[in-house]
Amino acid sequence: MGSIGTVQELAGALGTPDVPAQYIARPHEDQQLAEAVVAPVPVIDLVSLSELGDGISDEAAKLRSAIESWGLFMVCNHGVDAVMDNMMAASREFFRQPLKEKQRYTNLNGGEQFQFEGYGNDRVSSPDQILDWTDRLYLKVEPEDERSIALWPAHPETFRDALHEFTKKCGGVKDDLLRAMAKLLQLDNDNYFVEHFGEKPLTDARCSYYPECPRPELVFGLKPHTDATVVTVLMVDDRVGGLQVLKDGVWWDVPIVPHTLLMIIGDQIEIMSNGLFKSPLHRVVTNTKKERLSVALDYYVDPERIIEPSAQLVNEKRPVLYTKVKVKDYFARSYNAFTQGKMVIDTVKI
Ligand SMILES: O=C(O)CCC(=O)C(=O)O
Ligand SMILES: [Fe+2]
Repeated sequence: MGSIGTVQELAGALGTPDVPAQYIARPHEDQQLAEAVVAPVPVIDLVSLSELGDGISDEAAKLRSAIESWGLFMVCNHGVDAVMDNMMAASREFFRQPLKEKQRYTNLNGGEQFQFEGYGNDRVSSPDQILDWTDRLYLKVEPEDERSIALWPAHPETFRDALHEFTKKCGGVKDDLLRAMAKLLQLDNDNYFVEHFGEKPLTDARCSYYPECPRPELVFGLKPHTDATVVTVLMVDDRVGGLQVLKDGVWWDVPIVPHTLLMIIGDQIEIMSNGLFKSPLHRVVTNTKKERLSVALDYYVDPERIIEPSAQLVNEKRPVLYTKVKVKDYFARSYNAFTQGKMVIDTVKI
């Protein structure tokens, strides 16, 4: 199966309030697609969090409670503000261009062969796959020497620098948070997670564009999933909501707090923490009125490495809960699972 065109085109062409059947979530997956309550997700102050002190600071306690209850949290005082604005503006400008301009960066090699990197949609591998109401620009940003610069938009002119700077700054934020998280688990080495990324960690950037949708009650911007990352750093649209997180069987709206970064716990840290940190199920809902954008940085351990629960987090009371897995294999499995609406983390649970 090949591509069926961008969602942006589709949204522009629709005169009647109808969407193609492939975008309609099946009724049993259609849990509470309507109104949700705003989740009281805490905002963590990165400067207070990183202050050295004995024991667990108030900010660290807040972080622990955020991770335990929501699996995601917002971060302020991160020093990324100007860079965030530039990145969001460049991304908005990219999607605003005519389709022909964007297609220069297509993820269909030679017009048909699907590749992860570039502009487009998910691979369609089966006729009953439910599609998401989103177009995406997906780029590998690290290792830096493996960037496919030809796929990095040349317009707007600010795009490449903005993405480079955004990656650099967010990388530091991610490391600070991972150190605080290692402390929370009382690991011997605060750099445990940072060091476990290995020699050639993989970082992807995903700029997502969700057009207005005439049938939000039937169509997801992005299907429910957990991230296969160690962690994901996400910049959401500061004008339009849509991200939701599942807690206690209920979908909650993730609030918008301008100039915060959202950090989502991923499957890889769930495995390494032996389940003490859990990756939350989240999804994006659509709306009839406004387009929405987000920019995500996905942080993965070096694909050639094997991850497993830290020996320090395994004991008689808490046996090992996940099998060892090569990151590359997990990555491949997770893509298949996502398109089929399944949970890849279940394949490594003991
Ligand atoms: O667009 C968003 O707010 C979230 C996107 C997301 O969850 C993802 O890309 O994994
Ligand atoms: Fe996600």
